[in-house]
Amino acid sequence: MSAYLSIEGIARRFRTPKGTNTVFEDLWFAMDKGEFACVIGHSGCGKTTVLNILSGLEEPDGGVVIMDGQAIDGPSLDRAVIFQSHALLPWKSVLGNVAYAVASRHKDWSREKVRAHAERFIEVVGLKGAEHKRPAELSGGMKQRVGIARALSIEPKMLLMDEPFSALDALTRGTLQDEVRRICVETGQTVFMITHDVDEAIYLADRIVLMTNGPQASIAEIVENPLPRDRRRLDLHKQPDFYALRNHLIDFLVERSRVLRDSPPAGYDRRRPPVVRPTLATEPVGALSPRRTAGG
Ligand SMILES: Nc1ncnc2c1ncn2[C@@H]1O[C@H](COP(=O)(O)OP(=O)(O)OP(=O)(O)O)[C@@H](O)[C@H]1O
Repeated sequence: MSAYLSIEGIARRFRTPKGTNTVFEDLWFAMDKGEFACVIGHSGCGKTTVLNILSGLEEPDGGVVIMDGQAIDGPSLDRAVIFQSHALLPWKSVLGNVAYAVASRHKDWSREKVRAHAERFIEVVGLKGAEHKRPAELSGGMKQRVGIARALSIEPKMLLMDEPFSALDALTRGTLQDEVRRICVETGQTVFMITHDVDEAIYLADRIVLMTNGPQASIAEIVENPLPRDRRRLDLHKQPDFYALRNHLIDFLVERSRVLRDSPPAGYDRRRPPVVRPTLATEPVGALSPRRTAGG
């Protein structure tokens, strides 16, 4: 069976006054339908550039991305993007913002049908009762909920998220992580998400893509999440494999992300980066700092 999303040898180069900045080249990665993938890597390695190429906002300088059998050649409502800051239309209400997206997706729907559909997704993200508020009247967390409702309401083939929770306070972030995970599991949503937060990746992702430092970044490893699918955020640390996975990711960020770009392991194949599944049985559980993130 072919992959639902297939990143095939993409490259991105920027001309700078000092010459060419090759962010990455010959990058390969594939995803199944319904899968949740998180990308982790240090600042500047090219995570957002990959996401922009998946969204169709940027074109690769080489290679191609195939989504559900079709090459991506520009933005499409098949792929919804949620950014750190939520570009809402300030003059429209919560309902207006979501309904605008729904109406763009379903141009043949009646006003009533668009409204009912938008209201359903506003309820899903816990904003029932706030339909008529405008963005200026909402907290950061509520605005992000509107962005999530808007993205989900168009029922995209792929949800692309660029650090969607990083600007939120810890409590709101946790609640929204719970909701996004619940919705994605229930609906079988395919998700590609960038995060700097190791614990967020462990909670949300089925697989975690580790990118080496840039320039000329590559995918060092693909890490399979060994935790059970019905995991709960507040109990994660009680899972037997939690610290093995966490330490593996932190060890990558602290040490191996630097080394692996220049000295890939023997037999490294860009098309098939090593796949690892850290568990208690495979990883020594060390005592690294419990809250280190990719940013520092
Ligand atoms: N439009 C552009 N023109 C020139 N260089 C760019 C442009 N966009 C990105 N870059 C460069 O590409 C590299 C990768 O940037 P990108 O934003 O994808 O990294 P990132 O991994 O998402 O970083 P962060 O975690 O800080 O968001 C950086 O060196 C950046 O300076």
